[in-house]
Amino acid sequence: MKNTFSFELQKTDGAARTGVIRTPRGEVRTPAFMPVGTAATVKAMMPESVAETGADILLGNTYHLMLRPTAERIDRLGGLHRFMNWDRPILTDSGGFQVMSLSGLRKLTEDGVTFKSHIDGSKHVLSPETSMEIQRLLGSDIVMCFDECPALPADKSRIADSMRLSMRWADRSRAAFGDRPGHALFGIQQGGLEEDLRAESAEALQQIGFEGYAVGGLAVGEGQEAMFGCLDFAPGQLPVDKPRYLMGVGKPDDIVGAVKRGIDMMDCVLPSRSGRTGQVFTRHGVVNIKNARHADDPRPLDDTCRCPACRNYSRAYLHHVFRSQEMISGMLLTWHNLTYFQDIMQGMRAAIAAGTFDAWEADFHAGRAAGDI
Ligand SMILES: CCCSCc1cc(N)cc2c(=O)[nH]c(N)nc12
Repeated sequence: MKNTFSFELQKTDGAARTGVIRTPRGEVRTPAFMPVGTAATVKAMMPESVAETGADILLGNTYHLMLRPTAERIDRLGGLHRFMNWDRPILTDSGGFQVMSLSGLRKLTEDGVTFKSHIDGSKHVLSPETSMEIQRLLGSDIVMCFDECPALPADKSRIADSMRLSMRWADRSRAAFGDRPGHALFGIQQGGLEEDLRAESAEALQQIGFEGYAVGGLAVGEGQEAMFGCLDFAPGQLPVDKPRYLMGVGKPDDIVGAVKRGIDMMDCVLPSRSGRTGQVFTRHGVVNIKNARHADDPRPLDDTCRCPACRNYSRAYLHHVFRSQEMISGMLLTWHNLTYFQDIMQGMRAAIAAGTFDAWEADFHAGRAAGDI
């Protein structure tokens, strides 16, 4: 494999598109869903099981790994891929978003963010420069710029100031990233739901130049309608020949709507987190396995699903092990949810390639309306 990073746009169907990201650690078929491996593990999953679901790439978290076990220790042990036994591509977030959502006693200045660890209260600093160094030590293939993501709703002047700070941080991230063949730095568009601010952000990022571009600042409480309204224009403001990554999204219908509007990559904790709380995503909608009505049900969750939970176990069994708080419950339901999310992505990739995305989308929504779950 050449020591290069590239993106090939392949087919389009409306605003939806397929492509492939080529990295020294393998290819990522787009549109792609990226499971979140926050603390060097996709919770309740072995890496080989994550690969079996169809994931080409997973996410790591700068914020969590810098606090524990530290990026320096992971570097000494051979980097994040070796550490977690995942030899395919890894994308790491830059940490600022998690600081604002997880840590206490934080102070944001032009330089960066000082904060106290949510684990032991120790004091830390994150800046464009330190975030790039941490992500370099981790060895991630796709590095995210250090940015600030304002909570919505917020007034336009606050969103504008925050976006312009993130653009200055994007410039510093680019400078600190340096020349790293085979690795990519993605810029993150900000600007809330404001078309003019998002255009300003997109222009600023393109002036700097990145290997990919994320739509940040969404999935922060604005709701699906507002998010789709923003996605009706934001992806189109970004370069057509580079990957477009929508951060932190989402539920299955969010994902379908985002791909329909030109998004190539997404990530969300939902399938894994829900697997641990008994929420099961199926083509007919969500099954809450803890519901008593499943106690005697001999049927699988979904008789068309290829995952071990659906091939080998009844709803009655899954209900039992969830209620009994057995570890196998989180393992099987997470495995199912991740498989279902990957099968949605594969279905969309095939439909876009065939020019039948609209029909696929109609079938997707009809299946969820069918009920009887
Ligand atoms: C591992 C989690 C990755 S996505 C986290 C995330 C989620 C959402 N919703 C928005 C943002 C954002 O604007 N910037 C950054 N860096 N991250 C964001």
